Amino acid sequence: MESLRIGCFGICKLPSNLSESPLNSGVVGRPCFALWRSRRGSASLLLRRRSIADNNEVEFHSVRDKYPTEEESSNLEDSFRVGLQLFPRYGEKEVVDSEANLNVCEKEVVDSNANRASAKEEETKGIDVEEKPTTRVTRNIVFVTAEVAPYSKTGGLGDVCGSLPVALAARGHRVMVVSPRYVHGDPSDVVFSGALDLDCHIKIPCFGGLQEVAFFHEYREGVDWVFVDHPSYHRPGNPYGDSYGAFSDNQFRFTVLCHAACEAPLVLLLGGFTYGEKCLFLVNDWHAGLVPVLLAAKYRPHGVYKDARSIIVIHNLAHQGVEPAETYKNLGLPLEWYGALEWVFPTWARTHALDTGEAVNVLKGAIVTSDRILTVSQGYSWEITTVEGGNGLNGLLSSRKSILNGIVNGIDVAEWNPASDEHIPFRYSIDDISGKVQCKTALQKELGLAVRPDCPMIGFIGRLDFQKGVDLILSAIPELMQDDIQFIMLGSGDRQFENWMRALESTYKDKFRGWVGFSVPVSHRITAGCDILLMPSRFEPCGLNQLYAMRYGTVPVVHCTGGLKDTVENFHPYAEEGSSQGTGWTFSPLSKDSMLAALRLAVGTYREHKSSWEGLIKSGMEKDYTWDKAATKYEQVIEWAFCDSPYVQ
Ligand SMILES: Nc1ncnc2c1ncn2[C@@H]1O[C@H](COP(=O)(O)OP(=O)(O)O[C@H]2O[C@H](CO)[C@@H](O)[C@H](O)[C@H]2O)[C@@H](O)[C@H]1O
Repeated sequence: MESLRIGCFGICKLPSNLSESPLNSGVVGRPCFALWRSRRGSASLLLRRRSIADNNEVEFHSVRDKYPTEEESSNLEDSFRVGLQLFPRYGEKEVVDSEANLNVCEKEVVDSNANRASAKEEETKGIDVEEKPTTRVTRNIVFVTAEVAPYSKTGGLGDVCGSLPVALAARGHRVMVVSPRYVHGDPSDVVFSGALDLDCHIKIPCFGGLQEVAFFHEYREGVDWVFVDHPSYHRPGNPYGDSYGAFSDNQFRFTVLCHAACEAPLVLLLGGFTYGEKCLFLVNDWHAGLVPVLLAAKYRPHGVYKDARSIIVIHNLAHQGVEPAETYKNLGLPLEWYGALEWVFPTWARTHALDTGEAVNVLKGAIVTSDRILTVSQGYSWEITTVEGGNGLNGLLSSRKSILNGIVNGIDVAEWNPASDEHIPFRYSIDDISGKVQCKTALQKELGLAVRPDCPMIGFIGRLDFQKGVDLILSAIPELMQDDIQFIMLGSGDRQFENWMRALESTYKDKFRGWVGFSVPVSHRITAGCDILLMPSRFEPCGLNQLYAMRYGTVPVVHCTGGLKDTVENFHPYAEEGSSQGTGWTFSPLSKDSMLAALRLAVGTYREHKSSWEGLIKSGMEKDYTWDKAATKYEQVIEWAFCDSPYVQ
């Protein structure tokens, strides 16, 4: 390691092989190291002083253009330390024989590093920790996310960030979730009524000024739910856009979120104590992707967060937070860190001859600065290292393959429980499934379809997006409508797909319903009432609807990709009595014909092989979808993050 004074009181340790480091690899052209050195002399510096005793007030002092002396530096470092050590440290409380277990953990890390040749094998071996379900070490964990159920949800990210923290807190960790406080000025704002103003205002230096944010807080189910309040989160629409499309200031809104999330563990007194510096940031998707970059570029050079670690969790690689290169200066990062976010589009993706393709890519920044990388299934963790699934980041992700793992999501089994679900008209369970057919006939009545308990009913729920293969469904509908089936789609998103759904409904009045909108109760009723759930996703990092479906005795028919492949076992009609006969159908390739063939096989089995169908339903309902299993694996990865020194120091 080479130590560099980077024009301030912080020493930044750089890997000696920096020129080959992922900071400058991938499609990035300009070497970061050169940039670093050339801009060293002109780098300006933001001095911060923090006083926790002083009512948590955080003061931001002026930008300095001369470097502090050695003495100033050490005084400043001391002032950070004194402030933060006023409170007992929470983390690292050993619950059971931690020393022995950490040795095991270190050994596993060595094992996994030694086996880089076979990533898949390594991942399976690496996180197969089912035999050690107890928590070894409690940690301070900080989730950063753009959405979190039930406060804000547009899809699976909200579900995961609403339930995984609860599972980790139940295992003894101290868990905080930081997300924006989206206020719409309508009755839906009631979801935030339990979150109270902490009376802690800070000013965030970005976008050419100081952005003042406040923090709201609710303690529920063992988790500190922290909401960042800023006027840019107060508008109608969902977290990312409204009926006119995506908000044009999303880069600003999520930059503010990331800065605020980095300050939260230092400045918020929750239950009398701050979380402090020794915490683990679990940052979700590009919206939170600046957090690991800020830790490395803004905090560690000043001696703060040296003991923290970060894990980027990729729920969807298709969205990377790419904006024009000129916007870099707005992000509140030192200029010399440009290389971490630098992104150059390949020639074919440029719009005109003078387009240099230069951009900043926030997710790329997270990938090159996080201590570990996680995706939401093992299948997807491999797919993103391939040209087909890597969205241009495959080279970079492959270079960090040894710290890349996949953990299949769990589900909130209390919310998604057919035996107690308040959104469905009849309850049922694996022991008495009779309520399912009653849910089906109730749904047929609700939708104005013929009430026919014996008619196979196929459902689709999801964002109307290219990812979800909605175009494939719509192109197959005319053929499918020739069969004796009923089909219901619930979704919102792409305007064109919404209009197609409406048009199909008027063409096939007696068989097809297209429900345009976002409704959690309706999604529960469709999941319970349908016999088959169709998911022809082009790619699917994990997928939650197939898990909900199986828990509700609804048989999934899915494209064999990513998390769908990992979670749906293909039906095996000739399985021996008692052996696994599968939980649904996986089809491949992704084409209208193979999708129709799988659907027709499913419908044929439903009609003609009742006992096989019952077996399918039961094996789906029997599976363990609880978060606890996944939380154990998260713990393992978190321990690995702390076994190594920070990736960027
Ligand atoms: N119109 C509507 N009305 C009501 N509810 C609706 C709805 N449209 C979608 N939903 C709900 O939103 C969630 C969608 O979850 P998914 O995992 O299928 O997808 P998403 O692509 O958003 O998430 C990304 O992140 C998750 C979490 O990691 C990954 O599982 C996934 O593969 C990845 O693409 C489900 O709870 C679903 O019921």
